[in-house]
Amino acid sequence: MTAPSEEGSKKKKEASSEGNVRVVLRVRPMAKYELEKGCKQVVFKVPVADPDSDGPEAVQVNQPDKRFFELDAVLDESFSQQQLYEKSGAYNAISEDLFKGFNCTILAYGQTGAGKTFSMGTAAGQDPEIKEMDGVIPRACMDLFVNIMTKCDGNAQVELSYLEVYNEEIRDLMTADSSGQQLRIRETLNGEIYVRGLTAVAVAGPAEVGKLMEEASGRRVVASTKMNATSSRSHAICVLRIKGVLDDTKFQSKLTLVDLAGSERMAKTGAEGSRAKEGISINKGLFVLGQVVGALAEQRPKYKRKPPFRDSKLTRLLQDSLGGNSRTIMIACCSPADFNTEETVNTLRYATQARNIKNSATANVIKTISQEEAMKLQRENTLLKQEVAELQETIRKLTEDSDVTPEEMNRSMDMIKAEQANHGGSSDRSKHLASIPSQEELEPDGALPEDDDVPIKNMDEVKEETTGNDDRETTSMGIDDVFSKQNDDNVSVLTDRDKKSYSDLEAENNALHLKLRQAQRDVKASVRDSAIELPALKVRVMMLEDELENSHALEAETEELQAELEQARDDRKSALLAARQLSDFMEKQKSVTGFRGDEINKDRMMYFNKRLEERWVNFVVVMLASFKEQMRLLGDYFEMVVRVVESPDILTMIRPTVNAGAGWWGNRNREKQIVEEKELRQRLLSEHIKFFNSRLLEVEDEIENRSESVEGIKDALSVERESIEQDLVAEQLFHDVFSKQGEKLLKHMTELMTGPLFSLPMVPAV
Ligand SMILES: Nc1ncnc2c1ncn2[C@@H]1O[C@H](COP(=O)(O)OP(=O)(O)OP(=O)(O)O)[C@@H](O)[C@H]1O
Repeated sequence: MTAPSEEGSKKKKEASSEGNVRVVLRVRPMAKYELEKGCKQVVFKVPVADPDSDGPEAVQVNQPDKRFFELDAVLDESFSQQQLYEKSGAYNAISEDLFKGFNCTILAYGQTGAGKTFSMGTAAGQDPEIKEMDGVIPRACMDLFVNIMTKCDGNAQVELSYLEVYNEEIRDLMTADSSGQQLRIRETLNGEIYVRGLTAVAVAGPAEVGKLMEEASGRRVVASTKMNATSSRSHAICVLRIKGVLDDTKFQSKLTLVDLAGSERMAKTGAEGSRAKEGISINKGLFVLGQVVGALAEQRPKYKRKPPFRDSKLTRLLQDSLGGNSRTIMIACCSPADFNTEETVNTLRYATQARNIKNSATANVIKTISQEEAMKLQRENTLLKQEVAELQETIRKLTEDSDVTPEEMNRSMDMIKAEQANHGGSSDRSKHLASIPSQEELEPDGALPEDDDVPIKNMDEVKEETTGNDDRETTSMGIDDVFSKQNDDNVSVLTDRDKKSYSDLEAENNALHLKLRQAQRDVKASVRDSAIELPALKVRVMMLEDELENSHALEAETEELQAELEQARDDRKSALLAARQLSDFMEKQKSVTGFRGDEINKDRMMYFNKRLEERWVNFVVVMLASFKEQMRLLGDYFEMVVRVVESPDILTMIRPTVNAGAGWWGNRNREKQIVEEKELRQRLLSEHIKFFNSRLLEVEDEIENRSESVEGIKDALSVERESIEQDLVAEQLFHDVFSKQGEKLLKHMTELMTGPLFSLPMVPAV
């Protein structure tokens, strides 16, 4: 094999481009059912300063809060189908990119009834004129053929395939009855996805495409739901493969047009029974598509994950359109009504995420070659053939000489893989070995199964691929025939053998390269297998020997341990016994002496005595207070007696005695005498009262003095009592701590005696 020349790689660089998926939003007018429901419009295009600029543009959704989304272009109902075709980038893709050898994908996404089929269109029919309402597909077909005529002078061939994914099954829409057909998804060595066994029909013009697509669209599963009278129940993928020559350069490209089934909510669409089942599988495909978009759009390296392309047929088929070798346009469709806000916001989230997906499209172009180049190719061809033959011989020898059975080989491989898995398998070599497929992993035809990451095609497939579909009944003229015809002119001076067409030679060389690669892999695998097998077996034997030795040693060790265990059990028993006795003794000591219990009792006695004294003093105080009260009462009483004595009633009482035996004069003297007596008596009484009062004051003073001294005694006693109380609390604390320490000590001693091996708690944890 020859390494690509510097110039070649430069060319290759020029012929590849990295770009993001272009996402445009199409907002359809209000639907009849939305108008009937009295829905409000909540989706509005944000006005742009320059409508001719190439985006980005924004849309605002007014419900529940105002939200803005940025897309490459926003087309509301005022935009026509032609404007959609142009602003989406479809026009450029068809008239420019395809002819430069770039694969292009245009896909419509959105809620059911959002206008995907309307935007994509189905087929132009056989009408040569494009009508106003025609969508992207008929316009693309028309432009494709117009450009073939104008750019390539008709020097290009187109093949049409059309399939639908319905209930996770691929159905060929180009044949009337595709039931029973096993259509499987495959991947070529350069990562291109194709469906094996899918019909591809050579088409010569838009009318032919229109007719075939019309028939094919009629085979699509469509049903009426609450939200769309003609709801597409499947994902439809239409592929147009183009091979042609433009300015001495052969190009080969693929236009993929996808009309996805609408994402739907069962409750809203009223789907039941088989409709509901369809809905589930539609949503599954779209759900995985969402995950793929999410994974591809993730820009934070920490969160990057492998896109789950293989989780649904739809995503597997779109693998090279999303993040692969394709220029991709996504038309996100939505309703303007508040009834569908949730779905619209979902579509917009999806769409804005998809804008982050980076595709790396490579132009599939080859410069047509000169006679000299053809000769060079032929020489390379011969060398390659020799190399392949040699390698095949090596393989034959390796397999014949080897007496290792395939089962043994597989077992050895499994072992190595398991070994690598156990040890992390981080070395390049181990990773490489782990990737070698086992015999069972290979399909009967030798190709890798669908789910394998590195697909290897068998030779038949390669041939089939490189020589086109000539054996298909439906192919009226193989694309490669045209290439052969065209290159005949270039190689006309070569010998008979050399007269082989360029495309044949190229195909043969490609096939040889692949064969060589396959053979090299086989040789490497055989050599590696033989090299791996012996060391693996040796390792296994050594491991078994080690295991045996280890098991003997283990046996002896177990016996020893058993004996030790018995001994330890005995020790534990006696330790437990001792600990229990010690514990009982300590408990007894505690209850008898209470640790410092005597002093505490003495203090307690003192305390109680003092409290008694205190109570007695209190009693005296109360008694004194009572005396005082008595004295006060006495005073009151005495005062009352005085008042009685002084009262005029007393005078009245003594008058009869004064009146007896007295005349007029006598009476006058008697009265005088009474007055004198009265004065005398009053004087005497007041003298007594004075004396009584002074005595009373003396007694009160005395009592007051005594009370004060009793209060003093009382205070002194309570101070003394408080200090005894504090002492008692401290004593108690000390006693508690001491007891706890004692218990801890006891526990520690128990543990020491019973040993750490049997640390059963003997005393409750403190
Ligand atoms: N831009 C538009 N202008 C006028 N009518 C439109 C527009 N978009 C959609 N419609 C109409 O809305 C209805 C639903 O559209 P369409 O069938 O394209 O939806 P869909 O997204 O393909 O739905 P489903 O996923 O259920 O197949 C059709 O009657 C269609 O004619």
